[in-house]
Amino acid sequence: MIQVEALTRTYGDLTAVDQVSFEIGQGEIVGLLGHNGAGKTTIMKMLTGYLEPTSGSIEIDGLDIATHREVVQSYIGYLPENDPLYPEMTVIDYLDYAASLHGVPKGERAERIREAIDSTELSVKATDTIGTLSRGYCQRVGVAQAILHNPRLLILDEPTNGLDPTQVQHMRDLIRALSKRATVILSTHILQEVQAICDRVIIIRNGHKALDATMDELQAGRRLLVAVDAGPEQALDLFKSVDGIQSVESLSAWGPGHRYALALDSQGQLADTAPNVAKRIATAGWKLYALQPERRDLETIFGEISAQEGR
Ligand SMILES: Nc1ncnc2c1ncn2[C@@H]1O[C@H](COP(=O)(O)OP(=O)(O)OP(=O)(O)O)[C@@H](O)[C@H]1O
Repeated sequence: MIQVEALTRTYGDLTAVDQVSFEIGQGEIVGLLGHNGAGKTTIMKMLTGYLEPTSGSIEIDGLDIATHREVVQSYIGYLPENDPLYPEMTVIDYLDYAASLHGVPKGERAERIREAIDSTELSVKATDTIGTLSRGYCQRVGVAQAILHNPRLLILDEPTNGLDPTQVQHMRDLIRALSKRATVILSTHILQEVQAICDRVIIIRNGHKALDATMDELQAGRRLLVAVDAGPEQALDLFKSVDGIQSVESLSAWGPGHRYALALDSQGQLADTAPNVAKRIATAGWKLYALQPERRDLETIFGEISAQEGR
């Protein structure tokens, strides 16, 4: 659905986005993850056609945004980082105004506004003045304006920024529900956010793409964690001799027994290797306390990327 090729944007001497390329398929929920100032907002503004790239290209559904900006914008819903709401307007009046900006025909507006209010669970606040709403409700109004025209692509810049934990949960549920009918790209600097909502993450670091992976690829490590009652003098040799295991590391004690991390070799598959390890432990007559694939969290991965880049 989206093809981004060597996207670059400079502000004077600063290269805020540098040769970033990626593709996003229909129906995916993709997180753009990066620290403050990494370049996420700049990428999102270019994706929505509000900012021109210095170089590179963006195609959405086969249309180049540089030459088909208005058509492409008609099927994008955008929640900017600081959504400019009008505090003196009521929710419903603001959505009516936003619908007119989105070009929703007059005859369809009431229905579309009702649907957007239902989806974002705003009906209790529909006649309230925006200035009196909590931050969480304001964010929902922002999302409601973004979905009024039934966009196929939703671009949400820091959608949970500044929300309390309950509001964050509501927003996550809302994004998941919206992803059933639209492709979603969201930006965040919160690792847990991506873990909670996204299928895939693109990590942006100093304007560069540092990583692009599905959550499964990212989290499933290539190591098995084992806890047994045998000490390293026996265990290291035995584990090393199992097919598919490349190396074995003795870990500090945690829970019962001795713990080891078994790194798979390039041929080793978790599904084949884990039962082989269990069999060998049983044959040796050791007690097996735990045997599980190692899951890496995003914090660890972020740390690994920083280490690779020498920061
Ligand atoms: N209009 C502008 N003029 C000059 N520099 C800018 C402009 N907009 C952004 N920048 C700079 O470009 C870099 C990337 O900014 P951007 O807002 O895209 O990052 P971000 O990842 O969205 O950060 P945040 O999470 O803080 O919003 C930053 O160094 C920022 O200061």
